[in-house]
Amino acid sequence: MNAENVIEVKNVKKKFKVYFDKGSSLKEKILFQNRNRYEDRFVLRGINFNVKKGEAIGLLGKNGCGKSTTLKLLSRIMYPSEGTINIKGRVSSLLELGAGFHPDMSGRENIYTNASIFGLTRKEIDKRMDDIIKFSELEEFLDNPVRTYSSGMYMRLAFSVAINVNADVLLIDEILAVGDVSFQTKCFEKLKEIKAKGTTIIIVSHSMGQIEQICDRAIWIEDGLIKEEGVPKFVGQHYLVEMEGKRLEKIEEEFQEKLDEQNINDEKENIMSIKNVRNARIQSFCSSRAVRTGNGLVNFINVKLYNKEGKETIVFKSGEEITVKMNFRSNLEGIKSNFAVSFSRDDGLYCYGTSIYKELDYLVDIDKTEEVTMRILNNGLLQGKYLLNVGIYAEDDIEYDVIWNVSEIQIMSERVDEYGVCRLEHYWQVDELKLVNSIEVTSIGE
Ligand SMILES: Nc1ncnc2c1ncn2[C@@H]1O[C@H](COP(=O)(O)OP(=O)(O)OP(=O)(O)O)[C@@H](O)[C@H]1O
Repeated sequence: MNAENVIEVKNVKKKFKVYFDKGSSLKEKILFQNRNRYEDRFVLRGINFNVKKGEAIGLLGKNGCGKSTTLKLLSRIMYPSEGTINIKGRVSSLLELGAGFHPDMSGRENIYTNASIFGLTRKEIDKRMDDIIKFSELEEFLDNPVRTYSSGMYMRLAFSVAINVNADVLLIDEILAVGDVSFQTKCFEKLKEIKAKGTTIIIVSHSMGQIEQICDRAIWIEDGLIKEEGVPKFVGQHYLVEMEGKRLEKIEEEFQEKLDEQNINDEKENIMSIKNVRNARIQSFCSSRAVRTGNGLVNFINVKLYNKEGKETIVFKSGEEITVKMNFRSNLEGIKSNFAVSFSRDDGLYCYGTSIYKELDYLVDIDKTEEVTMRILNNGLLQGKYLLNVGIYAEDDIEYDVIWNVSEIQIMSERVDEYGVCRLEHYWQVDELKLVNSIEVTSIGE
């Protein structure tokens, strides 16, 4: 083992046996008793990392990627299927809430059993008892059985023991989340303190804030392998961007499925009367949050969004082109109308709005027009969820048809260095001071 390392994880793989269903009723169990089939599922597929003394490492990754399994392997609750793990010194851990506690024993008795699991003798525990109790702030509950404790109280007790056993390596799994705000802050301060004293810490957390606060390095696990390792702020940003990308991919998939369904329904409707088609379509293109007002003399019959490639979608990149196509029908002849389009953020903040009349002093002759299109060449919206609003108005501003929230759109961005609602096109300029005087002074001195 390299002298400066406290932990060395080499090509560690971990597989679990996953049994196929044997049936739940007695009949099924008898019928399928030979069905003792299982498959080996690799949760970790070969991970390698080293940790130096006093380093704090944050493990991150989506649910089920193998973070807790890694901690359990480090704490020797389980063993790798392949590969090796070497750890120097005493390991203390806070893995599952209440693990290592006996529910019928008092808090005080549990301190003895729990601390002895971490290798302390009774004498050593007696010496630290006051510190453990003081840190947990559970003085008045200490002689009650721990089954009467809340999850936060469990955590207080477990944390107080784990940090008072003079461990060289401390492993913490997503447990600090159940503490109240003041105790969480106290725990973080304590972690920083014991880290400064040279304890090595490995922490699993879904809170990037927690990882950035105390970790020197983050390790992102995906599909049982290390995807990225490095400065917590950057690894965290890449991880969050990828998670958001996956969420939006799913939204886009669901939208396309809904579109296919809608097309099938539209085909069926084509054999119905034209009036019915109109009524059905009026409802189907609006989001579930749509709010519609107006006298209905002219009505939208479809509002669709397209990307630059001409694909109908609701997911766009920040800065990408967005095309809004509006179809309508009039119940009267000879009507001229104004068309308005606007965007609000999901929380209701109005972002941008305009109309063809205000911008071009032009009214659309409804009898002669089939479709009105607005092309946004460069949407300046930052990452987030936005709502599209559309309206058809008479020349005197009377509302024919106004639909707020007609579509919900998602804007995605890989940039994490901008804040607010929209991008303001800009550039930076830095003019350096001309240090003429100081040069002159130097030359006089010479
Ligand atoms: N004893 C076990 N037997 C079978 N499968 C297991 C066992 N322990 C864990 N797994 C599986 O291993 C995978 C990784 O689990 P693990 O608890 O390490 O994930 P995690 O990254 O900590 O997830 P989370 O963020 O949800 O806590 C999961 O698919 C889980 O179902």
